Amino acid sequence: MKPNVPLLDVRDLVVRYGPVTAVDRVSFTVDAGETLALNGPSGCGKSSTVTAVLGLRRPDGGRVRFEGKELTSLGERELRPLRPRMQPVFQDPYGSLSPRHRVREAVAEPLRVQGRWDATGPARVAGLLDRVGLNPVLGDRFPHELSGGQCQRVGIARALASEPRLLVLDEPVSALDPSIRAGVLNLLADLQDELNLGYLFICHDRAVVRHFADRSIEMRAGRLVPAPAATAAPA
Ligand SMILES: Nc1ncnc2c1ncn2[C@@H]1O[C@H](COP(=O)(O)OP(=O)(O)OP(=O)(O)O)[C@@H](O)[C@H]1O
Repeated sequence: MKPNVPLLDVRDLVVRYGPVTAVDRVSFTVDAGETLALNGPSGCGKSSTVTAVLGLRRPDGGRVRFEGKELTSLGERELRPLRPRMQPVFQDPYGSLSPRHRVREAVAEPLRVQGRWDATGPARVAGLLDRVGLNPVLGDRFPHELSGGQCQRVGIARALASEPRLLVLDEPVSALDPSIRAGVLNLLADLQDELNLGYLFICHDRAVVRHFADRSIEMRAGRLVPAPAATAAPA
């Protein structure tokens, strides 16, 4: 990637559902090593923005550039190698893991799907669990045998297995007990420092945003509005 090219560059993004314009010309950037918070009330268009950013839905207008490549102009075959590099971490730690798969299988799955599973796989899975602060013996457990915080760490380990550059963190601590939120946020901060990851951080808790994000933008009814506690203007 050329220097000075943002990791993620979203410009004039439009997402419509029939007559409903859920995202209306939204623009922002996320650099490597940076956390941009996107907040706003329920229904303002955050999930629709995320879906378009992750390439899961073709936008109705505007463009999404990732590592300098315009996703909106790529076909599914060209998108496939890029997808692992932008990984979501969802709000519901249990819902984002299959209840029928042991933790170790959940973390191994991206390696298998991407054709990167080999004799080193088990050690890599153990290393990923260790990296997110989980004892690798927990790899034998099923998600329902873990706490919410442990489960969210598994979700993060699974995302890291794809060696991403960008994590789309969709309310990653909102469903967790307040006493364990700080631990997960600290883990995310450490991983960002270590791996120079860019974070698009969806969050409605202003205190968390102030503490965790480098910049924040706010959406209302599909549009970016000046955020009361804004630290920067949208790109
Ligand atoms: N599949 C869909 N079909 C029709 N309308 C939709 C669809 N998905 C979202 N919408 C509408 O688009 C708008 C934005 O929804 P979106 O889910 O993106 O907002 P959100 O900020 O993520 O909300 P929440 O925080 O509740 O998830 C809302 O008016 C919603 O009703």
